[in-house]
Amino acid sequence: MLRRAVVIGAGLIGTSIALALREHEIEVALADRDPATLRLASELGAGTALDPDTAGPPADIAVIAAPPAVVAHLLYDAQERGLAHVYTDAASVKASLVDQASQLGCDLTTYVPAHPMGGSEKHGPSAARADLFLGRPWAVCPTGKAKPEAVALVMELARMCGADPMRIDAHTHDQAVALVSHAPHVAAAAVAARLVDGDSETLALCGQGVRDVTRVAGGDPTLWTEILRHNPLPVAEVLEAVAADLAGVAQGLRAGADPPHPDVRDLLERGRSGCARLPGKHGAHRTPDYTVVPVVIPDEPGALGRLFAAAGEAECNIEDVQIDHSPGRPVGVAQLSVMPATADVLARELSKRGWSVHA
Ligand SMILES: NC(=O)c1ccc[n+]([C@@H]2O[C@H](COP(=O)([O-])OP(=O)(O)OC[C@H]3O[C@@H](n4cnc5c(N)ncnc54)[C@H](O)[C@@H]3O)[C@@H](O)[C@H]2O)c1
Ligand SMILES: O=C(O)C(=O)C[C@]1(C(=O)O)C=C[C@@H](O)C=C1
Repeated sequence: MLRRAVVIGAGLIGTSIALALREHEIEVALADRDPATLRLASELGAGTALDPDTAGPPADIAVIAAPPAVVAHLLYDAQERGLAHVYTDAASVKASLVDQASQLGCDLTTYVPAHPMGGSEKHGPSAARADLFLGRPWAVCPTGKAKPEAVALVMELARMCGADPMRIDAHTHDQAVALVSHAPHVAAAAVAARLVDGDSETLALCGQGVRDVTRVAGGDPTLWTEILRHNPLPVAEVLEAVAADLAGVAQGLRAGADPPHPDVRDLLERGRSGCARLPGKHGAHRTPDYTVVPVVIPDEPGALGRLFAAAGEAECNIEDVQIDHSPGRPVGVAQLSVMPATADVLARELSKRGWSVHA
């Protein structure tokens, strides 16, 4: 049974885990080296600050959600202090952390390394959300020494966060995430880095495609350098294959043949096949939970405030908002994300009040 948890590292992932646990009324104590982060996470309802002097009896589980470089040290400290009966972490790499924990003399019987496959390009508690892991895989990578009840508790933690726990060994995990997370991140950064040279007129032309391909490149370079440092060879192998594919297409295009060299179409065909292999289930829960209601707004002070006030009068809660600007035009489009049952009411009520709704 999971009743009390400690979360060490109250950033995006730690606070999201804590918020998900709070929804199950689990008591959560939070720790972070940054007092402002800790205060914000507490104010968001993720839990109360762990009192270093009166930690009380051990919690059922301690989750270390700090950057990979400090995970093993934090684990060692937490075990020394007897903070919990079971320990897990959330780091994006596993094998090197297990080695480090073992070298430091951590107790591997109560430590179950893990990695939730939900996240974002943002960081810190302000970007945290209780549903961050909904429908996502959660890799659980016990060593041979882990107690079965410790493994079972980490599986339960993942389920409580709405994720699907997936048992996998640490090395296999690192190979897998090189392909499905780490190399894609570097590839996105490589595409996004080209934009640094684009002038503002060029960038004004960007549509959704480039935003989709580059979203994750907005991630924290310090965190990602650490992740890559802990998984160098598997990532390098995937990147070399990507680079070879890109070089093949560039050469095919330079040859100037009409139709282009078959390598060009071949990569596009393989890319499409790769896309089709992505499991639809994982991650598919989050966005469709909301219906997007697009509303045209004038690009002037107070317009967004008036729109929100109108939604409030209609008693419709806006879950999220994104604003698309039309470059050089005095209007934009506010994409209001609402619960599906609310969308029709919101569209009707906003239209009645004179807003141009494009549902
Ligand atoms: N960002 C993602 O999408 C994502 C997804 C899954 C897993 N992860 C992993 O989760 C972990 C946390 O990432 P994040 O995105 O939440 O980063 P974050 O920067 O939002 O949060 C990390 C937090 O750890 C704290 N911290 C750092 N050193 C500490 C220490 N010595 N003691 C206590 N607190 C300390 C920081 O102050 C910060 O608040 C990383 O290991 C990362 O690999 C990230
Ligand atoms: O940005 C997102 O949507 C993510 O889920 C981020 C993502 C990923 O590549 O899938 C990034 C790193 C993590 O270790 C886990 C998740």
